[in-house]
Amino acid sequence: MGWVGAGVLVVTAAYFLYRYPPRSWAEPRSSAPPEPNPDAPVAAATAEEPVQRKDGPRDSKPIETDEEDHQSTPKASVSSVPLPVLAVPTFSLDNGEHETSQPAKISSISQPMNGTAAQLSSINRDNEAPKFQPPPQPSLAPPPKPQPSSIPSKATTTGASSLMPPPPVPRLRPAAQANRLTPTSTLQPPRLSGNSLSPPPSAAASQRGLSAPSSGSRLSNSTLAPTQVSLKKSSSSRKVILEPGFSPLDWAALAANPKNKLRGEGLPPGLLRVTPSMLKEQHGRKGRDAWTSYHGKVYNISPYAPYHPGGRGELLRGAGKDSAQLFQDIHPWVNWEGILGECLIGILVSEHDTQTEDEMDAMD
Ligand code: HEM
Repeated sequence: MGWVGAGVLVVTAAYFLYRYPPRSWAEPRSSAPPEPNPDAPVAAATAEEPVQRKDGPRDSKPIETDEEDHQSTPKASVSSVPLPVLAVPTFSLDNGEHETSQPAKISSISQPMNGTAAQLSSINRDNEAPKFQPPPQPSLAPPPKPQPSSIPSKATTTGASSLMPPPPVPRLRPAAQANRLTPTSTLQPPRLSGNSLSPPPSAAASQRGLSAPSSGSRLSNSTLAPTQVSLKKSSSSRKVILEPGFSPLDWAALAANPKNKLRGEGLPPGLLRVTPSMLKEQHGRKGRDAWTSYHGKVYNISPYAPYHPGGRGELLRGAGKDSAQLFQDIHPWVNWEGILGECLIGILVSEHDTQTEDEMDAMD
């Protein structure tokens, strides 16, 4: 902060030196030091008309007198301007109004003569502005916006005398911008807060809002969502590590060879008519094969047990009964028939249904 203050002082001194050339020092200005900013434009104006200064009163407000000398009627309104002008820069937030209001005033006032007056008033504003917020002015003002303010200022400069335009125009822009920027800079914290506020509601909030209810927790949604997914994956993956030689490819190779008799030993070559009681007896324990039914067909799942990615125990949950529901709940995408086609034993029939070889052949 100390450096900032020092910088402010240096900038202010440079500004005064620029506005008050040594020759102007010869002219007595006792009241200038306390309020150099309002006088500064006057000094610029006096560069053109030093004589009038000598003639006019040399008090703290020579500007108005000079303006009156130059311009006929509307100048009175200009002289009245400084009061609101002074009031405005004190409140940095009103700068936007200044910009809008300035061109309006200029347009309302007669262009050529009052152009200088308006310019002077704007200069006063500008000069006052650095008082309030000098540090941001030199650094921020020049680069960002010369154009937007240039339109009204240009009109004023064209109307102004020759010497006036060059110095004030650059001053005007930076100053007006300084007023703008300083409020913006002062507003930036709120703006940042606004940014911080805006993203949540606008972009992120929509997705988070959707994900949050789904997740149903208060924690940060972004972190929660992946965590849940990972947990779901870990919990849902119930695959087992198969023994070597029992991969799906090994099973495919085994099933491709009909000599392996995957249906089981001691079964007739044709399809059997399997009743629910018969199916129930094939539970996979006590040396019996595990049979299961699926969509009206009965399969021997014992040969597939060591190849089942979900493990033997999971597969045998369907032993001795219908597995359609279990299968559908866990992995409906699996091609049952493609894997267990060679394990087909027969068809599931009711208990009282009599089976004959002819009927079975007819079904084939
Ligand atoms: C009937 C009761 C069955 C149960 C309870 C069962 C259970 C399971 C389970 C828990 C998994 C692991 C799923 C995963 O980690 O993603 C699995 C995977 C698998 N099961 Fe079964 N299963 C059964 C029947 C079958 C049958 C009859 C077949 C063959 C026709 C079969 C073929 C598979 C295959 C190929 C996978 C791997 C799926 C994949 O990698 O996406 N399962 N099973």
